[in-house]
Order: sequence, then C-alpha cells, then structure tokens
Amino acid sequence: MIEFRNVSKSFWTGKTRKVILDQATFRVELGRSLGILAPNGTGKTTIINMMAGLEKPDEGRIVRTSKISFPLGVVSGINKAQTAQENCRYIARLYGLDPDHVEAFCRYLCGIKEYFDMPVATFSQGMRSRFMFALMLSLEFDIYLIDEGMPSTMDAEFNRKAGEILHERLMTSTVVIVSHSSRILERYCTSAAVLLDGRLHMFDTLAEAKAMYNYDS
Ligand SMILES: Nc1ncnc2c1ncn2[C@@H]1O[C@H](COP(=O)(O)OP(=O)(O)OP(=O)(O)O)[C@@H](O)[C@H]1O
Repeated sequence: MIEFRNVSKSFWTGKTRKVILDQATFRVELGRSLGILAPNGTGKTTIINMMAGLEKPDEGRIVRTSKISFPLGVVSGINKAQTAQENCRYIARLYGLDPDHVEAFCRYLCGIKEYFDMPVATFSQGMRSRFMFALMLSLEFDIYLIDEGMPSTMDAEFNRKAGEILHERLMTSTVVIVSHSSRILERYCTSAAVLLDGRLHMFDTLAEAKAMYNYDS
C-alpha cells in the first residue's frame, strides 16, 4: 500500500510557484492498479518519484508498506561504466535474488545481444530503457511504478515480450501508471485519477476519470 496523507509539493520557478499537489490524500491499495491522467508538465514524474521515495513532499506524509519498484525509465542505481550483466547481477544481490536468474531473465527480455556485455554508457536511449524495464520486471515488486507507459521503442518484439510479462505480473501485483493519455491505462488499470491544478481527483472507474479529463483538458 502507498498512502499520501495531506501531501503538498510545489516548485519555485523564479517567477511563480508551480503547484504539483495541494494537500492530497489518497491510497494505492494492493490489487487495485491505479492510472493517473494528467496533462504534460503538470507533475506526473514528480508524483511517481514521490511514490518511489526519490522526491520528498514539502508537507504531509507518504506511507509505504509494500515492496515498491523504482520508476520505469529511471537509470539511478545503475553504474554506466559497467555492463548490463554486471549491473543486473549486482542489483539482484542487493535485492537478495538469484543473480543467474535475474541475468538470464534480463538477457532474454531486453534482446540487446552483445551489448548486454558492454558498458551501459555505450547503449542507445532505447537500449537503456529496455534494459531498465527488463531489470524492473525481473525484481518482482508488489507495486510497479510506470511513467508514461511502456518504453518508447520501435522494437515491436520487445514490446510484445515485455507486455506479456507485465500483463502476467498484474495477476499478482499492482501497477501505478501516470500518463497524459488514457490508452495504456485502459489495458492495465482498475481505478483511475485525474491530476488538475494540484488536485488529485480519484474515481472508481476509468470511464469517469476520462469524462473529467476530456472535459477539462
Ligand atoms: N526541480 C524543479 N525545479 C523547478 N521546477 C521543476 C522541478 N522539477 C519539476 N519542475 C516543474 O514542475 C512541473 C512538473 O514536472 P514533471 O516533470 O513532474 O511533469 P510531467 O507531467 O511529468 O511532465 P512531462 O509530461 O513533460 O514529462 C514542470 O513544469 C516542471 O518544469
């Protein structure tokens, strides 16, 4: 479970205060995947980072009682001078998992061939995001945090394999996806919210959230 209790967050831009959340209180329950719809630039990444513990609220508390992933797309914790193989074995050990299993899983899923044994610094943007997504899926969290859906890659084979595994994970885990578009949420989320002007409006169904989002944005 992730719970936001009266959480406020804003940034000072030098001219104005950009409000991301204003006294927000909500919960992500295990077994209820949540999709948050928000226009671009309104705070999707900031909210996901707060859920992951990478960013602190200005006020309020965030309570986590489950194993929560790092956000998809975040490369922190990865040593770019080391290979994908070295990185995933190191991270497997940090999480108390079998390094052989994690390595085999990532190698199969990300499909970057010989680059898997080369330093991460030599990867293209797409390779890096595929590697991070594969690594995230190999670690088996209770709640997966996904910023803007699947990695933007032209590699249909990767999307098919990763999508199948992600779908399978949803049987036993929970996902939080933030996106400006409802398409990805339709596939994975059982509840939805809309972020507008620092307020998070929670709904039981995606249809209700879409109705508000399409009306206001
Ligand atoms: N450290 C910071 N200092 C000042 N402003 C910031 C900071 N971090 C984020 N912002 C601003 O806060 C707003 C929300 O940023 P955030 O990246 O969370 O939005 P987003 O919805 O994920 O954006 P996008 O859709 O463009 O990826 C943006 O206007 C951004 O410029």
